[in-house]
Amino acid sequence: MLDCRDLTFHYSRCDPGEIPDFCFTLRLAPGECLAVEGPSGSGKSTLLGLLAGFLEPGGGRLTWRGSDLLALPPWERGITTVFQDHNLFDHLPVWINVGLGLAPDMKLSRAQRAKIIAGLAEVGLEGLQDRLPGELSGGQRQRVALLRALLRGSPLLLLDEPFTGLDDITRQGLWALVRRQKAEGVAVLLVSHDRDDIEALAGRRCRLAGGRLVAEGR
Ligand SMILES: Nc1ncnc2c1ncn2[C@@H]1O[C@H](COP(=O)(O)OP(=O)(O)OP(=O)(O)O)[C@@H](O)[C@H]1O
Repeated sequence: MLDCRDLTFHYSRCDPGEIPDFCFTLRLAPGECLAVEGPSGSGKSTLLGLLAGFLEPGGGRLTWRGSDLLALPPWERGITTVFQDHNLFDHLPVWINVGLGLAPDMKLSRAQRAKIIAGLAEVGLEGLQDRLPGELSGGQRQRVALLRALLRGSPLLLLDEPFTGLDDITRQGLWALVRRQKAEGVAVLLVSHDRDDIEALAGRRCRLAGGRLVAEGR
């Protein structure tokens, strides 16, 4: 279980009252998907940054299966985040970008290479393994980033609007991949405004308001 309790954060360079002091509480079980909604500026990226370890909270608790995550740097938290800007390495071809999810030192076994090629086919990018990210469409880059994250096999996946702008067929294919992760016990936090994505994947929903997470109906 991911247990985030009263995790507080304040952007120090803001005037008092300009934006709320954030205080996040949520629980997320293995195999569960929780959707987080909220208007622009409500704190969705702040929440993801705190969970992933890119921002340091003022106080509160964050544990995964009882272990304190706040004591760990981002790369030791077992959390993979798919950001809106995809975070791909522009000078590296698609297959290496994906391979970095499997082996950060890029010492890939034959089986891992086969997994990358199969994964690319699964997300509709068959034959594009040697292209550079700059030679792909926005939606194709998005799929590379998502595939890299899914292959990493982290127990916790944070997805920031991962399916925006994709056509329905592609989206449904990616939903299937995320569902498979859930079935394997991965806990997924999905930031999305899209009703269809939420309906397809999330068992619970919550909304950001006034710097807090408010539970919503299914
Ligand atoms: N580095 C920063 N310094 C000061 N204020 C910041 C900083 N980053 C974000 N903010 C402010 O904190 C609030 C929450 O920002 P955040 O990026 O978490 O919102 P969001 O819900 O992810 O928005 P969007 O949907 O537009 O990406 C906003 O009012 C924003 O202006």
